[in-house]
Amino acid sequence: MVSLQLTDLGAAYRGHKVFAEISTPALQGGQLVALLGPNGAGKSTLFRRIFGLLSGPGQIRIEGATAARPIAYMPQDNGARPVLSVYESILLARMQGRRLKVLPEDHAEVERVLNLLSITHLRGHNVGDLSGGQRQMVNAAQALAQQPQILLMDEPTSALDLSRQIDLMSLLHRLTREQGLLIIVAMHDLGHALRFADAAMVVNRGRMVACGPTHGVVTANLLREVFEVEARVEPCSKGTPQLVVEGRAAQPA
Ligand SMILES: Nc1ncnc2c1ncn2[C@@H]1O[C@H](COP(=O)(O)OP(=O)(O)OP(=O)(O)O)[C@@H](O)[C@H]1O
Repeated sequence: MVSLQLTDLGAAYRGHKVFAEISTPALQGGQLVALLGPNGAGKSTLFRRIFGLLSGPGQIRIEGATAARPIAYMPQDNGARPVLSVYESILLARMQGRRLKVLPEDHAEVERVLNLLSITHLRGHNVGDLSGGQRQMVNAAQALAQQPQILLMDEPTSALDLSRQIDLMSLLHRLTREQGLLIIVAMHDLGHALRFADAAMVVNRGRMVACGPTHGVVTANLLREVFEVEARVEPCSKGTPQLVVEGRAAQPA
C-alpha cells in the first residue's frame, strides 16, 4: 500500500513564506483525507509543494509506490486548452510524462474514466464550451486517467450541484477502498469532510494545526478558532454526522 509522509515542509513565493514545518504521520493508501483551512491558508500551495511545482525545505516521503508517476494533481483551474475535445483533453492528460505513442490501453482508460464519472455524453464537446461544473468533472477525469496511487484534488466539487458533489465524493471514497488510493481533497465544505473523509489535516496561519481522524479534528473548538464560527457536530436521525452552524464566532476584543 502506498503512503505519503511530510516532514517539516515549507513553501514561499518570491521570499514570502506561506507555510513552514508542516509534518504529518505516514498517510496510508486506502483513505480519503480532507485538507482544510480558511481562504489563503496555503492548501493549494501545499499541493503544489507536494507535487513538485514549488521547491522549499522539508521532505516528502513516498513509500510503496509501484507506478513511475504515483501522484496526480487536480488544480482548481487546470487551464485545459479550450479547443480540445473532452476526449482529447483527457487523453492528453494521461499521456503526460509517458511515451509518445498512444496505445489501445490509453483509449480504454479514457473510456473508463468517462464512464466512471458519467460524462460519456460530453466526449466530443470542446472543453471551452463546457459549463463550470462540467469542466470540473473533466478536470477530475484528467487526474483519474493518470491512474495515480496518490491523488491531490483542489476543491473538486466547488462548481458541482449537490447531487454531483455527493456522486463525486462517494466515488472518491469508493476508489480509496477498492483500489487502495490515497486521496487528499482540499475542501471548504466541512459537512463533506465529516461525511466522506477518514482523516483531516488543517492548515492555518502558515502551520499545520491538526492532523488525525476527521471526527477528532473537526470539533467545536477548531471551528471557532480556525474558521471563526460557532458550530457543533451532531449525528442526524440516520447517524451521519452533521455540522450545525449557529453563526459567526465573537471576535476577540
Ligand atoms: N502564485 C503566487 N504568487 C504569490 N503568492 C501566491 C501565489 N499563489 C498563492 N499565493 C499566496 O499564498 C497564500 C496561500 O494561497 P493558497 O492559494 O495556497 O491558499 P488556499 O488555502 O488554497 O486558499 P483558498 O481556500 O482561497 O483557495 C495566499 O496569501 C496567496 O495570496
